Amino acid sequence: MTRVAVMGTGSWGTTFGMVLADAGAQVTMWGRRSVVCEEIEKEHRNSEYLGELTLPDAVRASTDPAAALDGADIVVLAVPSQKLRENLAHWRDLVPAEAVLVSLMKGVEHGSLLRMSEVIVAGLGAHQDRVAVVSGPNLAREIAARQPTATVVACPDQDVAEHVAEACSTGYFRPYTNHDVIGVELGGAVKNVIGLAVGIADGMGLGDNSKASIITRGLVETTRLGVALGAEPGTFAGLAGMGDLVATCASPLSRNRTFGEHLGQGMSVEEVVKITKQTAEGVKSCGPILELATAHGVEMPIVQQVTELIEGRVTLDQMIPRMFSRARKPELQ
Ligand SMILES: NC(=O)C1=CN([C@@H]2O[C@H](COP(=O)(O)OP(=O)(O)OC[C@H]3O[C@@H](n4cnc5c(N)ncnc54)[C@H](O)[C@@H]3O)[C@@H](O)[C@H]2O)C=CC1
Ligand SMILES: O=C(CO)COP(=O)(O)O
Repeated sequence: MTRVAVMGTGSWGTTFGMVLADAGAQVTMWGRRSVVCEEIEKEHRNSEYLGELTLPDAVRASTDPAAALDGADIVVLAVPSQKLRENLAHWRDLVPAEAVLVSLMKGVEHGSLLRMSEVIVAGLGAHQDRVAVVSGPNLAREIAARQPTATVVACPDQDVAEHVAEACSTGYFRPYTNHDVIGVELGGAVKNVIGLAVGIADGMGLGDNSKASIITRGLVETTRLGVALGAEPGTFAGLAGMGDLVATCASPLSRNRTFGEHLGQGMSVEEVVKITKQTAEGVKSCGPILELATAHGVEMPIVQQVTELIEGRVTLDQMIPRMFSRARKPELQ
């Protein structure tokens, strides 16, 4: 039986643990807070993140990283992106040498501008062929209800991608494999920022034409950045690109879209942070993504306006006109 450690007991880590257990794995989750781990261990629930959902018996939990990582064939990383590196430093000596490392995270690190798989390679001293990424239209609450969805497992080594895909394949969770790690990771990280923009438009009372324009042009600028960084354009038309973007921008469950909606209704960033309990990665990753784009000479006008709003350099009233009154240009450029 495959043994999996899931590091992080938030909504996606716990839900993915359920998927792995449904697919036949023995799962031990690591969490920071004993109250959450004890509830998973004794009552098979994680009520703070997943309400009344009953987790399979094969999902266990511990606050001791050594207990979770001991003998793991697969190690899944599911903490907030900006907190990954400091956690890896504690786990480095406990991760089994042959284990496959899987990132569920959708962010770009402050300062280094590294994608999460790159942080894992650097933080654990692992070869990139051991690191896979899972990303797609995967709103945790829907998957927790075992509603069907598809996803992408990306790894440079296709045998590793296939191994991870097999480990998480169920009747409701359908993984496709891909070798384009850069494209799959950027699709997930940038869609959070586009989700913020769509939420802002929603909050301002703008309609579906405005939102469709932001979504479509958002995918164009995501693809532009991805191609400049070595990704394949086709990845952005797939599940980890358009698929995830559509799910996030359409769903009231999306934390990023909801965060943006509050901003669009006139709340300040600080006010929204106070009422947001879960991770809205786009808020922290928009700056690093814009820095990456600038470093590679890539124009990302939507990411730029969202970043400037979050960082207090433009007002809500200025933001949308700035997006829509830029110099005209051919669509296919
Ligand atoms: N929730 C979702 O629907 C999906 C989330 N993701 C991605 O998965 C990643 C994790 O997100 P969620 O589980 O949804 O977040 P969450 O906000 O539900 O949970 C975050 C977890 O990390 C823990 N945590 C917070 N600060 C920490 C620290 N300094 N060190 C260690 N642990 C810490 C929290 O206690 C919590 O257990 C994010 O990158 C997110 O973008 C990807 C797909 C779907
Ligand atoms: O990544 C997600 C769905 O695939 C979840 O989006 P949010 O983090 O905006 O909730």
